[in-house]
Order: sequence, then C-alpha cells, then structure tokens
Amino acid sequence: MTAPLRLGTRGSALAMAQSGHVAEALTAATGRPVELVEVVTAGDKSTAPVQRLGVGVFVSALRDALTAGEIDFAVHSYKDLPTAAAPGLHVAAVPPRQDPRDALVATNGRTLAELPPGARVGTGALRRIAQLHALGMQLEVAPIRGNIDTRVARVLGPDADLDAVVLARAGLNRIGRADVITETLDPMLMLPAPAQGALAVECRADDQDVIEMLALLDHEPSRAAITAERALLATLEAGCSAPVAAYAVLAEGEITEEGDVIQEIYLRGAVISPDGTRDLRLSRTGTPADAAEIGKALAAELLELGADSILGQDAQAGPGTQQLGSTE
Ligand SMILES: NCc1[nH]cc(CCC(=O)O)c1CC(=O)O
Repeated sequence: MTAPLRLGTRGSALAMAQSGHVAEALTAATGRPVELVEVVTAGDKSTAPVQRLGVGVFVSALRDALTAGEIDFAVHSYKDLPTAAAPGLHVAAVPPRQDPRDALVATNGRTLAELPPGARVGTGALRRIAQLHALGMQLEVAPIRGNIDTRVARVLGPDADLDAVVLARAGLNRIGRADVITETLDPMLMLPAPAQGALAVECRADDQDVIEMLALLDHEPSRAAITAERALLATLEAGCSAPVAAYAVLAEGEITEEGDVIQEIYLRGAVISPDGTRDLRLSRTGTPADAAEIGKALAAELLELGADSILGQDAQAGPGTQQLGSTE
C-alpha cells in the first residue's frame, strides 16, 4: 500500500475547498491517496491589514513546512504568491484557471452602475480601491479585510454597514457562495489582480516523483496567461501595496493559408494611483510562447508612461529590492 501524499493547507473555507479539489484531481489522475495537513499561517493569526503584514503572509508557513519535509506539496491562490522564486521549491502545476473577474455583492440586488454617489463600498485591495475611485462615481471606499464570509456579511449580514463589497468571483465560486453576487464586473472597468482565479501547486524542487505526478494537473493555457501577468507584475516591482492589475486572455487568432489557427495571447495591464486620478492602462498581444516577454514589454511601456512615479521611488531600483505580495 502506498502512503498518502501530504497536502499542506490553510484552514480557511477557501483554502480547504481549493486543496480538496486538487487532492481529488490528483487521486483521480494517479490513484494515490492524498491527506490534508492543516498549517496555520501568520495571515490567519493576525487581523492587521494585509498591506502592513507584508509579503507572502499567507504562504511562508506553508513553504516552511514544505522545505522541512512535513508536507509533500501545497496549493496556493496564485495571486497571493510573491513574484520572487522560492529557493528549493517549484510550482509543478497550474490547474485550469477559474473565472478571474471581480464580483460585486451589493444590497437590494444592485449593480455597480446603480450605486448612488456616496455609496459605501468595501475592499482592502489598493488595486480595487484605485479602480473604484477611477470610475468617477463618488463612491466611498471602506477598507475591510477578513475571510470571504466576513466580507459578505458587511453587506448582507445582520450588522451590515456597507452598500457593497468587491471580491474575487473565483473565491466565492469555490466556497459555494456565487449566489450572493449581484454583478460580475467587466475586466475593462475592474481589471483583476495578476493570476487571480488561478492556483499554484508547489512542491520541493528535488522531489522528482511528486513533480511528475503534479505535472498531470498542469493546464498550459492557464500557465501561459499567468506567466504574462506575473512577468508584468515582477517587472513593475514596487512594494507590497502596489495598485497593479493584469489580465491575459488566450484566443484563437488568424487562420494561416495551411488552415492552422494561430494562438494569440492578449494582455492588459494597469497601474492606477489609489485616489484614481492617475490611470495608466495598456494592452499588448503576441503568441503564448512569448508570454513572459509580453508581460515584460507591457510593464516597460507602463514605466515609460510614468508608472514608477505612481508606484513610488523604489520601482526604479529594479527587481530584488522589495517583493510584491498580494494586497487582495
Ligand atoms: N487574499 C485574498 C484572496 N486570495 C485568493 C482569493 C480568491 C480568488 C483567487 O483565487 O484568485 C482571495 C479572495 C478575494 O480576493 O476576494
């Protein structure tokens, strides 16, 4: 009998749902049983704003457990992973990405356009705060954090004090609460966080057996999209509270004379000042094989337009000075 593989996971409803899903997929693909091992991270223990807690607050304890050999692999929300590579670890699979868009949960079934001036909208992510202000709707943005249920309760719970909250659609989907969504936001208005809706399945870089098994879960188009989005994020590296958005879509482009369909990748990126007054948004297309180059090139164009002055002085210092973590 083969021993079960140990999957380290946070204990939140979202993390358990994500890990459970990956565990099932792996068992289905390999026949190997998988056991969930709960790991408590600094992000779970603290109620301080994520921006203040800094980089990788939800991932470092999982990574420590991996490195120590206490678990065999871990599943992260990809958007929570810092862009810097983790020494000795390897993202062995990017499963098919879920819906990357943000969603609105509002009182009285309202959509974004139906919110009156002065409506109070909750979100803790600078990327969302900036884009809400950029709409020019005179919305009041309330900083909130906590797990998904806590945030939804600020709108729909007995002590509700907000008109709406903005959340990732993927998170609501995964915990079975998509029914509370009143509008799925157009990515052109609310561009998602880099890698939103995607998972990263990580193991030790020298664990060849596990790497081979996890490779069965990898979805190449999802990986290409995430590669482009994260290359943009890494190139813009500016600090852990940066209001940076990126969204890549793979599409079938032109048909060659031989009848082959050319695969295209379309990447849109944005850097927006938290008050919404400075708003840089650009797009670029290319082939999926060049995903990383497209992300880097789009970031370079944003920097040329002054993204560095929105992101702060340290954007100029280049990679390695400070890592971008999730502010979502
Ligand atoms: N740290 C917050 C976080 N990290 C991952 C998700 C779920 C969506 C995803 O997997 O991208 C969320 C919730 C949210 O942004 O509303």
